[in-house]
Amino acid sequence: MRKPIIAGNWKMFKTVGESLAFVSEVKGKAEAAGVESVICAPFTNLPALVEAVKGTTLKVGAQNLHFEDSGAYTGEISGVMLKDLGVEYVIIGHSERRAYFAETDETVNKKVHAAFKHGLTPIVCVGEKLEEREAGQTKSVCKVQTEAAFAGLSAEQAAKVVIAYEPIWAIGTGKSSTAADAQDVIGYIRELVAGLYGAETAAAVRIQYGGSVKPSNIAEYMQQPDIDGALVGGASLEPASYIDLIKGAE
Ligand SMILES: O=C(CO)COP(=O)(O)O
Repeated sequence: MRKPIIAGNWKMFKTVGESLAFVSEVKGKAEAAGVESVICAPFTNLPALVEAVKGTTLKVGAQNLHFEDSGAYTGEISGVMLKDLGVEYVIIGHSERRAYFAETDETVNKKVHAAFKHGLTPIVCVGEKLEEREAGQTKSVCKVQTEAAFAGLSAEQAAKVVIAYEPIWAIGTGKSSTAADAQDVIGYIRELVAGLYGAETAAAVRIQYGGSVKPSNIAEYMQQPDIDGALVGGASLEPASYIDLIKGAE
């Protein structure tokens, strides 16, 4: 059985103080039996968050990493550094990073390998733009991105990847994909993994939906057979909403 995973992607929001206030609000409340709850915060908040979530069921993730362990890469953070802090998850290849920071399928793949090298669980984002959707290219875009992200991974590693299917037109727009549409694409992504690694690995991989997920629609997604959780932006920022998302995923 796949354990559902709800991950908040805080993007470039919250100071250290705001992060700590959030944790003290949700502590003991953002818990649902059998649901993994993760907060992916800005780098600056990670040390304080890792400390603050000790003794709770909350887990902490970063939103990016560099694929090298160290080097002359001004402004970058490596997997070594994240592991050293006690971070457990890392978002890789979010569409905002692909669009604004020149992330490519190749760098995404290198980063996935770097995450595994340092014992971090990658949350790999894939998803189509509006014009690609309208051109009927949703599945072909997801195929290219998914297969590139998984290149060179062992079956054992592949089974641990969390994939987030985030149609770009649904991010921050309030226009969420219907649960049936999300299921259709996510079921297809699971078939792709089966094609690469076989049925057992495909059955183990967790695939989230992301894009305007809210407490009011989380249950519809969770009812779909292939959707194992959500990667949530805006609705993960407020304690009450985050708690409701976790409860709604149960
Ligand atoms: O990009 C997202 C999560 O990574 C989705 O953002 P919203 O939930 O704000 O649409």
